Amino acid sequence: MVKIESAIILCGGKSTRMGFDKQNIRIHDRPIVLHIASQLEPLVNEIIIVTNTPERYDSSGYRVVGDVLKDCGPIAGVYSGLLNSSSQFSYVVAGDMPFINQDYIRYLEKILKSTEEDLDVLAMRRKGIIEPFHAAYSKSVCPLLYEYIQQKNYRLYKLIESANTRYIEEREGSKFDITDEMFINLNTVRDLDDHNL
Ligand SMILES: Nc1nc2c(ncn2[C@@H]2O[C@H](COP(=O)(O)OP(=O)(O)OP(=O)(O)O)[C@@H](O)[C@H]2O)c(=O)[nH]1
Repeated sequence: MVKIESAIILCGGKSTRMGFDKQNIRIHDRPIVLHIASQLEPLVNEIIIVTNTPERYDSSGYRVVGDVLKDCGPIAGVYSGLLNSSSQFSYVVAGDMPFINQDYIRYLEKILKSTEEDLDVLAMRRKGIIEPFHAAYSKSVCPLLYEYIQQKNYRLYKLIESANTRYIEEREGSKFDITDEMFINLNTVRDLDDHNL
């Protein structure tokens, strides 16, 4: 039976648009990454934080790994997370996306359990746009990720297009109360204000 037993949180970016390191954002009085992790914790056996400032999470109790390939952006974070994951499938989220929808993760797992095919990725496609986060990735996609990074082809959505991907279309997602909230990511101070954070 295929389960999503690991979750990967990426937080190795430059935060240029925010003007300060996004890992310093606090929600409910704790760092944003730990806020995200606490929502994922009831669903998975393992949480992996991919960061280039590991000392920050020394006492978090979570697994902390660095990028094996540096300065390539989120695609390299996904690659490092999957290489280090103990599970076939991992749920991948960005460290600036504070809203986790547990029902959605359970739904992805249901799809995995009922699909005969060997999938590489389960990803939401909204208005034709592929969402690379809040997606489940299999370790089977690692060779393709490596190839993309080596070719300096850093666009995750392109990789998802060429992998064996099961798309969750917007209408399908809406059945499970999946709202736009899940895909909010915090890039600017304005985003923080807009969401009262
Ligand atoms: N591990 C890892 N995560 C990354 C890397 N680049 C971006 N991320 C993460 O991927 C998510 C999306 O990143 P972006 O907001 O597009 O990039 P950013 O560098 O954080 O911010 P900007 O400089 O404003 O573009 C965030 O959670 C980042 O922390 C990287 O090189 N390694």
